[in-house]
Amino acid sequence: MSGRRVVVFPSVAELGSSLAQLVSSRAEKALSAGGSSFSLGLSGGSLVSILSKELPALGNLDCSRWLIGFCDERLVPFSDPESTYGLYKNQLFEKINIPEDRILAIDPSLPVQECADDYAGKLSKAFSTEQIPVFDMLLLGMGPDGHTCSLFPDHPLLQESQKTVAPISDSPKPPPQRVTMTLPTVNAARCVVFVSTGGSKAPVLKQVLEGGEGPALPAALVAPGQGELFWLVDEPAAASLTSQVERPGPGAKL
Ligand SMILES: O=C1O[C@H](COP(=O)(O)O)[C@@H](O)[C@H](O)[C@H]1O
Repeated sequence: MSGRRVVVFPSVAELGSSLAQLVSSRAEKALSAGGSSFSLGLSGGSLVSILSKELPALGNLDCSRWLIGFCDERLVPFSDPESTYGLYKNQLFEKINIPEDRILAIDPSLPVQECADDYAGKLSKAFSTEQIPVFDMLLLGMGPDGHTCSLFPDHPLLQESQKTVAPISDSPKPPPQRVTMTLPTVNAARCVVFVSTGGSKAPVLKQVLEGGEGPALPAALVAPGQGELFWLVDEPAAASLTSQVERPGPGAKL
């Protein structure tokens, strides 16, 4: 890991705008380095509205060579308000020029185990590898219990070391059936960005970033071996932190 950066913003709006610039800059980097695509893994929850507002606001974004995956997904029809793909489709994908065949989504008609295998197969094909797919960038959220993707505290999936994607049928946060990237896949990425906002996240953010009693929470197990790790947080979420953080001035590039 090339060092963790914890960056605190005065507001969600400023955080969102910097996040969009960071995504755009890593896309440019991936594509100008001779790559044929920029692979981006999306999470659900609060990230959906932030990205859906801030990415189109960049104005001149060319997403025609982006490849979109999902860090986790809830096993519900795309028309269900809990479907992460469904939300992005309605709020973001219609506003940017991302070709539909470059969006790797689950097949929600399948039973959960088959759905995970099918999604793992899609990643494998898109990345032309039977090994772990290496995403250029993954965007992650963190729940107030410290979960990230659909990797929950004390769950056996935290020990998964072989599969790239796994099913979960007993998610403590509804809906219970989901499909998730595993820790080896998350930690193989070139750049991982957590986004955490709001005062309800302050205690868990402190525990994840500064340590606490008991086993490490899922979000604390994210440490990309070769990649960058960013934590973009707002002031309320950062309220309990005592470790060193960055507070960039307006418009500063990350
Ligand atoms: O259930 C989920 O929750 C996490 C965290 O969401 P947030 O709203 O607290 O940011 C999210 O990252 C994940 O994709 C989702 O399935």
